[in-house]
Amino acid sequence: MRLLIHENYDKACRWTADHIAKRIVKFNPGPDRPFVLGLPTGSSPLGIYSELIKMNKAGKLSFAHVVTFNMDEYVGIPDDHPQSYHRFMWDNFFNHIDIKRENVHILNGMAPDPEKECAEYEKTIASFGGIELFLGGMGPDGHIAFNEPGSSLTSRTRLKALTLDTKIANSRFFDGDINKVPTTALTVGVGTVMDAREVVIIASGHGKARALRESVEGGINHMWTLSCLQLHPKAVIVCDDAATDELKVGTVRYFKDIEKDNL
Ligand SMILES: N[C@@H]1[C@@H](O)[C@H](O)[C@@H](COP(=O)(O)O)O[C@@H]1O
Repeated sequence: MRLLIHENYDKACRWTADHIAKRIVKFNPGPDRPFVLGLPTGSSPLGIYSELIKMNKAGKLSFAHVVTFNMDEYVGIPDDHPQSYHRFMWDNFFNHIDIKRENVHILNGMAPDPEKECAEYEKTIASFGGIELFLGGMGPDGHIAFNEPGSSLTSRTRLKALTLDTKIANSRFFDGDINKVPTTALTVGVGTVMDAREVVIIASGHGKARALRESVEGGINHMWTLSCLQLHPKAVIVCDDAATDELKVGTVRYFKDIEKDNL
């Protein structure tokens, strides 16, 4: 696993957007060979989305042959709910780039049969030959997508109950009221993320410091599901200085030294 420590959030986002753009351009996608991109919601990817939008508007990057799969969606709130992940993605990213509507995939949190919805999502991903690059964030409890502590590290797309930590963290989008936060979500599994050819995680701020420490310095453990990345052949965590607050000085120096030419 690589750890790229940037001075601040803006630089981390610029590096990540640039990396994604280079991967798409190099892949040279076409109608019969799209680039398959996994995407997250949350505050962390917002700076990356705005950089990618700028590149798209400047004509440097096209999403015409990019197919996307989002990580997760709340259960029980409709697509047009202001806090649904559908709305989040269209408002903050898809409406501003040249992606084709039919190339966007987001789990349906209102599906009458959630199990079927999840199984079909996995089949659709497989029908595109799997995910080339999965971009993700991390929860303060070290979760990836909505794979809360205790999730199987080989899990596939399924229904999950949200933990108190996550409901408290996400209540900021629901008038600060944890009772308004949905209690369950559909989410890709840890195994679904691990199957991607590359995984890129963005982590920013002191609030992620404990999760970063457990994921990077701790052992592989289902209580910190992001630690699964230690087993991935091509995983990178991009973070800012503040997110490293709980890492050992030696760990920070080590990664800063080995990545000094890549920042
Ligand atoms: N399901 C999402 C995760 O995919 C995301 O990584 C996390 C962190 O969000 P933020 O970036 O806002 O801290 O929020 C939610 O729980």
